[in-house]
Amino acid sequence: MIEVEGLTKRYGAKLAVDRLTFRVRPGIVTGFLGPNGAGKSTTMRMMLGLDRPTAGDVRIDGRRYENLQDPLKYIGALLDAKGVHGGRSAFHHLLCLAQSNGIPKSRVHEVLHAVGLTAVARRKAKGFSLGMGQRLGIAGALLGDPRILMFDEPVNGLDPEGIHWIRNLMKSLAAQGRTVFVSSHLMSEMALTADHLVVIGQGRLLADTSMADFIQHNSHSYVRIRTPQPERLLDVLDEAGIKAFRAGGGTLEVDGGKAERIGELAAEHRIVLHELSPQQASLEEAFMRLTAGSVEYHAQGGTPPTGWKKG
Ligand SMILES: Nc1ncnc2c1ncn2[C@@H]1O[C@H](COP(=O)(O)OP(=O)(O)OP(=O)(O)O)[C@@H](O)[C@H]1O
Repeated sequence: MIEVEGLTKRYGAKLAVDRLTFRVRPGIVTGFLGPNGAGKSTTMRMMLGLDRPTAGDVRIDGRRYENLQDPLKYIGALLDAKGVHGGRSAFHHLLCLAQSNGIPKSRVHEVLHAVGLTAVARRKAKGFSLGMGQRLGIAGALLGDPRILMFDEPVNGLDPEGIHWIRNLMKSLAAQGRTVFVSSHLMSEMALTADHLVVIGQGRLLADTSMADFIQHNSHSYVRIRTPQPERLLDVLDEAGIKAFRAGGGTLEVDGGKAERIGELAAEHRIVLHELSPQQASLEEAFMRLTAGSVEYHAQGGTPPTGWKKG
């Protein structure tokens, strides 16, 4: 369990983290979401004792990070996959970490195997691809067999196979009863991995909710219809008590999952349909609405940003 209480970080005039209070519970994957610059990395750095809070407190299983003996055995983290000495081999990098944390050498072999790096364990880390670097960073996080794991944007830049692997790894770590806290700026990614969401924007807490609740409240389903006889269909639907809206481009939309009923009514009245498709509003859109007021850097131009990358 991680408990964050009134956590605040100020860099000069910039309030990077603003009185955050939330808990990260064991046995589930908790997604930590927010646009670029929201304060996710700063929060994680404070959780790990790498940055000193301006105010507030973080407790790891009831204790401050600096009071943990052999902290790698309590909490493992992947913050920056490039934070590895490039001249060292994967094996030596992990061995150094293990030796300075009272972890046996046998564990190095175990984690190399777990992340699939055994075959390249003696190669220098500077020759590693991005995906291999992420795997090595994750091996370091797993080294102390900690009950709590923290990953900052672990899928950034990975190929689909790597993304799939990390997703499954996080889920299996949570299924073992561990606390798993993972940051991302992509809702679509979190929707596939996280059971719980903590959303921040400009350092402030915007939502602390289960994934299921977030989906239920934000992913509304509707049916899209295209027909060369929209007036007739509107009349028929109206008679049947089904409310339809014109959605532009010659399409109609009906809230909810009534596709079968609409198809039956159209057939009964011999109305031609060119499209009858159930649709789901995207969670990414809901997430962008939630954080709209707190995006630090908007894309230039007339249309709203499609992603949250700076510049
Ligand atoms: N050392 C620092 N000095 C000054 N400002 C900083 C420092 N570190 C972070 N910031 C600022 O604090 C804010 C939060 O940054 P942070 O990196 O924590 O956000 P983030 O949510 O992790 O974003 P990203 O997804 O882009 O990494 C940003 O406005 C950033 O510019």
